[in-house]
Amino acid sequence: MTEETVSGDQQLLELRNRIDNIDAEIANLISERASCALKVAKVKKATGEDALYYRPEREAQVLRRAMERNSGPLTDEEMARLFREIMSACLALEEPVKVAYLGPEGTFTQQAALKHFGNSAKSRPLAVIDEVFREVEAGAVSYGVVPVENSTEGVINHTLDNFMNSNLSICGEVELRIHHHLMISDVTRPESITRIYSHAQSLAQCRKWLDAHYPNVERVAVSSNADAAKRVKGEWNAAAIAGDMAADLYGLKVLSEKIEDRPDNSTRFLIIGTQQVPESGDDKTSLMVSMRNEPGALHDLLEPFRRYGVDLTRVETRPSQSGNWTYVFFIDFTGHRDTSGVAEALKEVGDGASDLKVLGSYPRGVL
Ligand SMILES: C=C(O[C@@H]1C=C(C(=O)O)C=C[C@H]1O)C(=O)O
Repeated sequence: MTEETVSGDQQLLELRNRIDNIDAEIANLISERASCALKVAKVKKATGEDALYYRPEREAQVLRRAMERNSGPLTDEEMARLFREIMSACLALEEPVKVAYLGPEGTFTQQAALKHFGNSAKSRPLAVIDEVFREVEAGAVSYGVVPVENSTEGVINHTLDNFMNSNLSICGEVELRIHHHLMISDVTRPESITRIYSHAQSLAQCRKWLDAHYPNVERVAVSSNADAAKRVKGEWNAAAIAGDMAADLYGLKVLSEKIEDRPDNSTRFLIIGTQQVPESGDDKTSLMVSMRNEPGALHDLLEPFRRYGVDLTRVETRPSQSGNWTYVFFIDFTGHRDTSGVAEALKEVGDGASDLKVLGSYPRGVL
């Protein structure tokens, strides 16, 4: 053994000893944190009625703080992800949060649910967006996760339309970078692919890539990417477009990676529930407004936002369900409904509209 390897081994030993000691300290601190979370649960219970264990505004603040105080070498996102899991486990001690998401297992919505609530949440896949709304309304789960807009393909109409007949609020948002892969099963012959399955949104997000690489292959839209992945099992002439989770779940092989047309392709998901979330310090608000159908009405309606300096981040129009050629506007802006300025603007907009419903004020997505 050379002198160098001896000192290398010695160094490794010392470093590993240090890591062992640090781990013991971290474990003690995590246990102490968990005990505090349990005490918080007791205090919440003592305050009575409908004790809300999960507090989106508090969790957002904890994650933001984890990022702010981070000085490396881990990235801010990695540090926040670790705290995300610690909080998820602490919250599960109070009561595991029950979440429904647009399934089946392996969808991007499941990934979004995990990203938002962590791995200690109890999550349940449901087949359609309407069902996610219904299960939360019925109280079978506390929260639901549904997609609302994609940066390449735009709004998910079905989610917006559900708010027209629902009393649920938006309690949070989460954004996910969406990477699509072309995947095959072990019986697929790559040179014989004649059919590609995926959700219509994903086919659209990979349109140019498909035109360039598989111009003559049939594109079959199915109910989810996970469903596409499932179908490919056992089909020698088919491939699927889906994400990592679906590839893992169904044991498929990735033939081409990251085939989305836009590298910044991302989807925004909403957390729906029955809770009104207090201010977190960096919040957004979503509204649903209908108004009389007259020239200039939208301009007049939005005017108070400009006057109070409220920054609109999105305006979507959907046909109203109450009559032909009447519309409902979905508006998002920066700020909380209780913040001064916002509260006044909302009052004035409400006075000018035929109907206004605040769908929720919620922390801006942290991760
Ligand atoms: C501990 C609390 O309850 C839950 C757990 C949290 C945590 O572990 O930090 C934060 C917010 C709540 O979702 C709390 O409200 O402070």
